[in-house]
Amino acid sequence: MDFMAGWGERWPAPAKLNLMLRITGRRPDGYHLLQTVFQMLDLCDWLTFHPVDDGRVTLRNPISGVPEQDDLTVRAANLLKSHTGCVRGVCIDIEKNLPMGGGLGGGSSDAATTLVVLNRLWGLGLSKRELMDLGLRLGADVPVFVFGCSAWGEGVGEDLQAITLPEQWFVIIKPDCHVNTGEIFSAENLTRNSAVITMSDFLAGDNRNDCSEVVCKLYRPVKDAIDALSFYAEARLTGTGACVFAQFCNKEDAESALEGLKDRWLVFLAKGSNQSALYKKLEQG
Ligand SMILES: C[C@](O)(CO)[C@H](O)COP(=O)(O)OP(=O)(O)OC[C@H]1O[C@@H](n2ccc(N)nc2=O)[C@H](O)[C@@H]1O
Ligand SMILES: Nc1ncnc2c1ncn2[C@@H]1O[C@H](COP(=O)(O)OP(=O)(O)OP(=O)(O)O)[C@@H](O)[C@H]1O
Repeated sequence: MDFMAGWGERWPAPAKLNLMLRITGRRPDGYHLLQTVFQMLDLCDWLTFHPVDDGRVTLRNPISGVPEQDDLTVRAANLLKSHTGCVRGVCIDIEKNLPMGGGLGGGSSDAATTLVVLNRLWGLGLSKRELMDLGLRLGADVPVFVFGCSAWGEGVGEDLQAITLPEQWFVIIKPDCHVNTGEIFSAENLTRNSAVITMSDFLAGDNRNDCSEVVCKLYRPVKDAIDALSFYAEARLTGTGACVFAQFCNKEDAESALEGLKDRWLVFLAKGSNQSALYKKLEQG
């Protein structure tokens, strides 16, 4: 076996959208119980792992505004080391494409890719379940990226079931603001008692996001982005925002919406994918 395979290669950390988000209750520790649909996208950050022999975890190019030791990739690598007793080190190169604080799960996905790939490169042998449990300690959105496919999520998002969705096109606007997830979940007038629904209810069109109203009230650019995108198709919020998205059956319609919006907004075109880009690469060997 070539035990060096994978070092120095670019590994994808894909984005997600929450196609719906219902808040159905609250746990004693304050975390909210959700029902959500995670849609994996082909839009990715890219991570490269370089072996080092001093046992340290470092970043080649720290993200502006995020201290190195707080970076979710560094925290994920250090968590793997402390959990397993592994003494090896790594230098991580992050190619950041996903907007931060956008509700696309970029930081969480970076953490998940780090857990999955270093588990392999360091030969730790942890199961997917163990990596998901470790990931949950870093953030509620990490487990789904370790799970690696579009999913129906419950609990705080860690109770996951694979879901097969039509692989449609998405136009995503990143409004010029940064929404703090904790702030939205602590808002007094947030809906916290939505009725539990089934997957069939969602597939029949029940796709609201319970955070939308609070976010639109607090962040005017999010409301403006929903209004702008609504001209082309139904526009919704992902997670706690700030990004808003609309889905299209074909690429041409998505591209024409993108054309109409790109002069005024930061816009992304993405394709939905049932299997995450990380697992597509892992399967290729
Ligand atoms: C909104 C979603 O993106 C939907 O996928 C996630 O639930 C949020 O996941 P995340 O960004 O990984 O969030 P975390 O870093 O775990 O949580 C940030 C803060 O949001 C609040 N929080 C988060 C998730 C949740 N189910 N209930 C909460 O109340 C907590 O106060 C927490 O301190
Ligand atoms: N590698 C990383 N990439 C992005 N953000 C990071 C990273 N490490 C730490 N962070 C911190 O995490 C915060 C949230 O970033 P992220 O891009 O995951 O937001 P998000 O898309 O809103 O996530 P979610 O949808 O999970 O709420 C950032 O503002 C930043 O301070």
